[in-house]
Amino acid sequence: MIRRRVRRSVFGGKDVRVRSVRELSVTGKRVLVRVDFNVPLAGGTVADDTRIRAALPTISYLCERGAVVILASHLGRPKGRRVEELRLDPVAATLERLLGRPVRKVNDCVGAHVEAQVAALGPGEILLLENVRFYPEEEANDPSFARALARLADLFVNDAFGVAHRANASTVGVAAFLPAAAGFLLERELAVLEGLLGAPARPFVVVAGGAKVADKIGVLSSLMARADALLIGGKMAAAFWSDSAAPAAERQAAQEILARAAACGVRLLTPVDAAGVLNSGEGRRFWTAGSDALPAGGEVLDIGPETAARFSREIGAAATVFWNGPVGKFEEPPFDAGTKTVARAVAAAPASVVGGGDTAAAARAAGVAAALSHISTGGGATLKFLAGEVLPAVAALASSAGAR
Ligand SMILES: Nc1ncnc2c1ncn2[C@@H]1O[C@H](COP(=O)(O)OP(=O)(O)O)[C@@H](O)[C@H]1O
Ligand SMILES: O=C(OP(=O)(O)O)[C@H](O)COP(=O)(O)O
Ligand SMILES: [Mg+2]
Repeated sequence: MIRRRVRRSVFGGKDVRVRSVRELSVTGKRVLVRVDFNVPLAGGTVADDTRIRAALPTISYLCERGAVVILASHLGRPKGRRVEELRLDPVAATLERLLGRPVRKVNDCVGAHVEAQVAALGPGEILLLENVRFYPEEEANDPSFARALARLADLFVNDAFGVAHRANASTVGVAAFLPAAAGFLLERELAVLEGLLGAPARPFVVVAGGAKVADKIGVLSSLMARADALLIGGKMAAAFWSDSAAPAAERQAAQEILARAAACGVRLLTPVDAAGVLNSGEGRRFWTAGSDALPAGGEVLDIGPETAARFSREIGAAATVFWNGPVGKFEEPPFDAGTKTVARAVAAAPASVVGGGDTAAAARAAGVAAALSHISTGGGATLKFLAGEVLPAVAALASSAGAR
């Protein structure tokens, strides 16, 4: 059997052989597809459908070939509990509209009730399982939960690039129990990211922001071996301030980054000013201040105008840019100002890659999506890939029973 070979040499990983969904005989088979439908929500509806659209080619392909399609995804971080606002019903509605096919939804992921629902499906029909992170066993990568998921299907297809850096039951565990393959999105992400960022034209500038600081700050240190400049905004920036209230581990990671930047000659830009809001008895007061003179009790919600101008200039000199993480709370104007400025500068670069569920949404909201070289569905996943780490979900496909 011919297997697709995803060369990882440029990124420091080993060659990884990953079978493609194209190589599976899917007609009449039950196929469990892990997708990343972790989309931004607003008022109970899907605020940005980039990740759902990105999974459509694999889903349509399987339906057209007469597979029974069972979709699994997480949404947010419910930490093993049932959280009403994080049910996948709004996602099912959006998927149904985009696909133009009915999508059934169950309120669980495993068990006799779900198995009965699957048994009732005909070829080309689609069932969306509930948020897999309602089960603590998902993030614990519990083998019994992975086996229970595997019982629903004959084959496993992973198309969830955005969560490929997590070794969970539905991304890694299940691949031990079923013949497994990569979906079109996962394949395309790996190929396009390697093509654009494998040997980037220089200067190569990385912009990092967002809210998942603990997850991402450690990766930046190893990523610096590849970048000429690193620009830090968003919640990430707080770890770099001298009187920072950030957790000790994040402040230590920031110190490592500072030391490594000096040692490798990487230009490191952290915010020189910030914007935010102060709530007092007299109401809300918007403020902008130098980062050495932040108002007491004021929450930082954006980079300031001077920082935005400096970031723009640095990005303007880049031949390649990778951006993950909005530099402010862009969902709440006026704190979208810094992110909009960064988005416009990134879009003007000769090669521009933007990654992350929220950064993709921010790029669309700024109206620059069409000018970007690539919008990746992965934020944390792309950072890890760029830092040279083998993504556990990709490794699991390579070593799955069916791939040998
Ligand atoms: N200074 C800030 N204060 C509060 N939230 C912030 C700030 N900067 C960025 N954010 C938030 O970060 C979130 C995105 O973070 P993250 O998930 O790490 O990015 P991505 O999904 O692009 O990988 C956004 O919802 C944005 O509001
Ligand atoms: O949204 C995601 O990542 P991202 O915020 O880095 O783009 C993925 O769905 C992974 O989610 P997680 O970081 O809660 O594991
Ligand atoms: Mg996110």
